[in-house]
Amino acid sequence: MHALISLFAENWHLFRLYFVSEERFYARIMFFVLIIMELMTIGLDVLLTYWSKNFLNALQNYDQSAFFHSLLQFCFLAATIIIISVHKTYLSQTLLLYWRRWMTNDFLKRYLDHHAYYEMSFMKNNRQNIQDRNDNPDQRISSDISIYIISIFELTIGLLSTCVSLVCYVILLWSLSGVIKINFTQNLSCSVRGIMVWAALIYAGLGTIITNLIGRVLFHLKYEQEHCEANFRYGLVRLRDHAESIAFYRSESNEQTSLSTLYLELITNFRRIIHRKLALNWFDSFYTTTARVFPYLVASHRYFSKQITFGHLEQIATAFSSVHSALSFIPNSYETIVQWRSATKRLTEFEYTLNELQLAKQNSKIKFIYVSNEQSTHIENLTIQLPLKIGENDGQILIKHLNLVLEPHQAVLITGKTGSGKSTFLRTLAGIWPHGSGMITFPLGDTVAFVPQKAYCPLGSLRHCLTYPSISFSSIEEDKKIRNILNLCQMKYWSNNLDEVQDWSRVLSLGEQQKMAFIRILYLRPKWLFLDEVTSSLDEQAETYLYSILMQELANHSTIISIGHRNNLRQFHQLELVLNDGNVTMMSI
Ligand SMILES: Nc1ncnc2c1ncn2[C@@H]1O[C@H](COP(=O)(O)OP(=O)(O)OP(=O)(O)O)[C@@H](O)[C@H]1O
Repeated sequence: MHALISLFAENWHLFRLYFVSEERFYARIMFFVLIIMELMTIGLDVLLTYWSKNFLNALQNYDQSAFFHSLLQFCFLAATIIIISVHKTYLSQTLLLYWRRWMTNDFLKRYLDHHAYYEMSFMKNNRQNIQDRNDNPDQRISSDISIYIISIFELTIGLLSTCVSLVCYVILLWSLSGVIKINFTQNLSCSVRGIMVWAALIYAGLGTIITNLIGRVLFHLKYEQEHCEANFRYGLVRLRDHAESIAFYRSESNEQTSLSTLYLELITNFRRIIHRKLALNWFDSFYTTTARVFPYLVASHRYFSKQITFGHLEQIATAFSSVHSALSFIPNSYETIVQWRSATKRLTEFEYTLNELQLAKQNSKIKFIYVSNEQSTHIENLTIQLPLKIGENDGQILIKHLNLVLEPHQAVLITGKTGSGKSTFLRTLAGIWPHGSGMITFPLGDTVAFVPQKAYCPLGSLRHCLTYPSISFSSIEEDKKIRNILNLCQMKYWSNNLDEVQDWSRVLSLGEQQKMAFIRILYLRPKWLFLDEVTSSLDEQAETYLYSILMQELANHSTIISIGHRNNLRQFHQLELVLNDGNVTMMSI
């Protein structure tokens, strides 16, 4: 019971997101109109049962004028039904489209905000505790949102129309059922009103209970299936992304083994679903097939005793089947309910993780302050830790109580042995590492650029890659500027390919990608520049050349903080910051 209440609470939260958003006006109108159309459809269906009764009676009585009159009525009913049904489909698809667009944007925004996507990539995927899962956020955004919206829409409209049609048809069926007298002995008998309604209730009630008993395990299996599918897909994407490394290592058999393991999990779970569905289908086929003759069986006594006409019998059968299908809403929608529950769970977990990360960011003890009329960057009492492991109270310390002032136009080199925390120091200054404490004050309004060791090539043209994250459009001046910088960075041979679209991370060599990072810097000209081993793939000559160009162009404009291992970098910096077992020593070069 508790699980059911929390499922509905979670679902209500997800459902209302769109209907209280900035698009709520159109969303509510569309939803309201769809409900009206659904109600009209039910009303027309009830009218059709009366029409059908009159039509069949006209045939049975060889009454030609009543027959043509019925046909005329049918034309009017059919036209109304067609108009409503076509527009209902169009409107519901439009609503689903807008709903999905809004919800995808909303989740995407929260995923990208506060670097949640980055933090999430480090979070543990605890396989024992399903509640803690936050795997494959991409699938949750691309597929689960769509599944959720379609299934909740179908279920909400379906449930509403079920309730209304149940009331309409129960009234109709009750009035058609008449009174049946059951004789137990010669002296003992009883009259039962609405026998067809009771029969439908018992039939559908039993159907729902048995379907739920057989199918409830499907909820969990469906959730597992989504998880396995996403893991397998991610495994294939990794294979594509790391194709070159895998080819060099000739580790295809390793990859085959790990992909086969993922695929086996997927297949095993799918087999369980198939087996469970087999049992469910057995029962479902039996249940729906017998439902066709069941009303005739119950009402046949009155027909053969000539209490009702053939048209009347047919109307009873139609009303029974409508009451029965309304009461069988759960067994009939079982597949959709399974999808809805699984998608609700996956989206709720995702949202929970996003909120948790946002909260962690807000509660981080590393505070950032941006001050106007300030020239320097102040780092006060900064301690950087590793994230807490399970059972730990304090994370391992990388940097202890650092106080540092970075002056304008200074060039500082950060060194230290591997794993001493150099990159993590830059991550902290970039605001993407929340573990630790202290205060960092930046001058307000200054442009800041952090450049990672592995240059990122976005999808698109070479121009887009070279100017990322700025956006550049082709113009004579702009092209001249980019070509000049290409020339300066010894990449002139790419000058004529600015608008060529390629997967540039595969085309450019690692060294060229690092040169591309320099091109971006010279294009952007940031006031504060943090470089994390940005020349590690270049030979010493190229490294020295690029740093000399950087200093020539930016020494009087920017503060440059570099991480690097090679000695030839020392000549371009005035200060060295050495990280050693949590302590930081500063010396001039
Ligand atoms: N998300 C994380 N969770 C746990 N430990 C981490 C995480 N990121 C980094 N570390 C650990 O923090 C330590 C410092 O890493 P960092 O990348 O800052 O080292 P580095 O000094 O830049 O090393 P290198 O010179 O090899 O680039 C390493 O021991 C690393 O394993």
